[in-house]
Amino acid sequence: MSITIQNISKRFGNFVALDNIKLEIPTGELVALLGPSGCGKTTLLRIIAGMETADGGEVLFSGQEATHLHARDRNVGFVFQHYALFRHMTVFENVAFGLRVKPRQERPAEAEIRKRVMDLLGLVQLDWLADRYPSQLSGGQRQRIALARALAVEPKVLLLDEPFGALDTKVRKELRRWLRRLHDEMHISSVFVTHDQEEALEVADRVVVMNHGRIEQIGSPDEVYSNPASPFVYQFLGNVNVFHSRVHGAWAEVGRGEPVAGGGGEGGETLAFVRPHEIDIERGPFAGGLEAQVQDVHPIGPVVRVELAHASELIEVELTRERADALGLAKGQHVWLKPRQVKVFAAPEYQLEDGGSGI
Ligand SMILES: Nc1ncnc2c1ncn2[C@@H]1O[C@H](COP(=O)(O)OP(=O)(O)OP(=O)(O)O)[C@@H](O)[C@H]1O
Repeated sequence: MSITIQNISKRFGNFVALDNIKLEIPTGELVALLGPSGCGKTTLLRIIAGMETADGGEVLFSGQEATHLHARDRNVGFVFQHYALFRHMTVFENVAFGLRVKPRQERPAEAEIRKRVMDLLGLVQLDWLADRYPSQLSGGQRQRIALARALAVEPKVLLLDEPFGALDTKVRKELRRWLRRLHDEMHISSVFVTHDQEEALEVADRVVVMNHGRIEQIGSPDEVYSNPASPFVYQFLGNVNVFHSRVHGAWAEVGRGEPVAGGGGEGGETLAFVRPHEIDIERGPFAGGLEAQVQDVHPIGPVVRVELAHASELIEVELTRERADALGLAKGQHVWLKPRQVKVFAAPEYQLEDGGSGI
């Protein structure tokens, strides 16, 4: 089932939580709503689910107006961050719940309920836990049961609100892959809310980046990461160095000289955005190189993060271990930097919140 969001707006008192949101989610797509806390992700998800009413705009399912449909008539499965399992029911009964509360004419026979629940528990690979109670499960197991429960009523749309937020990194990663597989097997449309950019980039077909109740950018994970539409998206999706043309004249020129996408008013002050892994370091000076002093060198797994200072501002560079070893960097050394890729925005478009380097 496709989902169409047309000009959805929502206020809480004077506060604008959603400002004219437009979004088209084709059938079978897995979409991530990504953004900082309070940007309106959950409110949008709740409006799609029918758990919140919009002040204006429409929600359509497969082209059919659904704005005024009750949540239970929308054929939507919902999973929250905090496993909302019924504590007094076994795993089996939790998953069966949605089927048992159906009106009598729609309710499957007991044998059918049993089969469907056991099939779902098999799908989430937890059929051996059918007789346990939620308190006897790990966090990751509870979340998989919550998913099985949401899927039991065969929803056409699956909505997930930070489903893995409360779990540790390793379990989160496992569940992400598993969610992706499950989504593909069930042929449903899924929307999941996260503020974790890595999670969104890894799992989703498309990422919707939100900020202050608006959509900043919609695109594939690669599009939003490699070609951010705004300084906000640049900063939200990973670390980035921000260079002011005022302070870093040489580099702003390098930036303007590169085939960059995006603005940067001629003659005006600009901000050049460069990701840490898109900067080369040389030990000796070269044309266009920016001189900087090594402040710290941190090996982190396969990469080495180097902190450098230039004109009292911090620059972060990420090198492969091989490159860092070849350079033999040490604190206090003077080196020269060159960006491989720069994106320039006109400074008035964007005020840095901390006035610093953006890292
Ligand atoms: N029922 C409500 N009454 C008043 N304000 C609300 C209500 N629900 C949400 N808000 C406000 O609307 C804004 C958006 O909330 P929402 O929960 O959609 O954000 P979010 O992006 O999901 O944030 P988080 O990642 O922290 O969950 C927030 O500033 C929140 O305080």
